[in-house]
Amino acid sequence: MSETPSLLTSLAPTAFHPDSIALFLDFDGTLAPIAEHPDAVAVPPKTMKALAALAEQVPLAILSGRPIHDLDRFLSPLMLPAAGVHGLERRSADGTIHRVPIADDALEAVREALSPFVMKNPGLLLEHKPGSIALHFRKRPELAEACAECVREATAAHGDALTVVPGKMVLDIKAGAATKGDALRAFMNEAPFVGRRAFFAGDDVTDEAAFSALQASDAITVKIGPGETAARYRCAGPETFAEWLMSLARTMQSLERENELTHGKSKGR
Ligand SMILES: O=P(O)(O)OC[C@H]1O[C@H](O[C@H]2O[C@H](CO)[C@@H](O)[C@H](O)[C@H]2O)[C@H](O)[C@@H](O)[C@@H]1O
Repeated sequence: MSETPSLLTSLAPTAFHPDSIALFLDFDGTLAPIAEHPDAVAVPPKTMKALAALAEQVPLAILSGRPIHDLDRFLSPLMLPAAGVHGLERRSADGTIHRVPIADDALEAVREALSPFVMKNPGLLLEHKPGSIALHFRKRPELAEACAECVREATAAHGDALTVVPGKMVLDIKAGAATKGDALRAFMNEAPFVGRRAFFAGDDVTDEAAFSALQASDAITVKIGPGETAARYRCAGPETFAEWLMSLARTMQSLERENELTHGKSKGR
């Protein structure tokens, strides 16, 4: 299998222009380094600075397995267009909220079935999200197979009502079948994203749906960290990616200044 080319050495930030690109960024493992507990994450100050600058220059949306309200909390004071819970909810650039309708009964039954297993095994964690439950085993990696078995049993009776999405030390049990790829396509049909070249960076299995959704286009897809991927480029980790975002923001700012000098005005996104 051929090696995925490096984002840093293959694509200089100068190759991007604010008038033609749309940025889509995953959250955990891409913007926020992985932490022991879902609540313990923090977006490094330089990443926040780069995001704030880029959001002024180009259409930018977050695509995450987290609920949008969590993203807003971790990215405060920024409130960006975002897709949460792997595509189940979406906030457009104009603030409109879109939710995929879901049946909560199956999810509730799974919650009840998983709770005793989690109580019996300290270190396991059930994260409750709108339309999804995530079973985390980062603190008990030796229980990975037992968790998978428990989730298989708990979801078996619910057929297509639920989808199990494996991630980094987590099994996300989600109502319905929406994906980040669906959310990305929806953004690309709306202002201010429509007609632009998509750039999407993500680190996890769930990001592969968006990488695949973009395969047929001229999109730039970037896998953050190691692992099999359908992405076209790779970046070593969130630290390196933050540096790259910062240099992209600087490039965009200097293009904007040039534009102001030439045309005497700012685009004022
Ligand atoms: O799509 P993402 O933005 O990458 O979100 C995927 C899941 O991220 C969170 O879990 C992951 O990050 C935690 C904090 O670093 C880590 O402890 C956990 O092991 C990871 O799986 C989040 O808690 C999930 O809800 C998201 O689905």
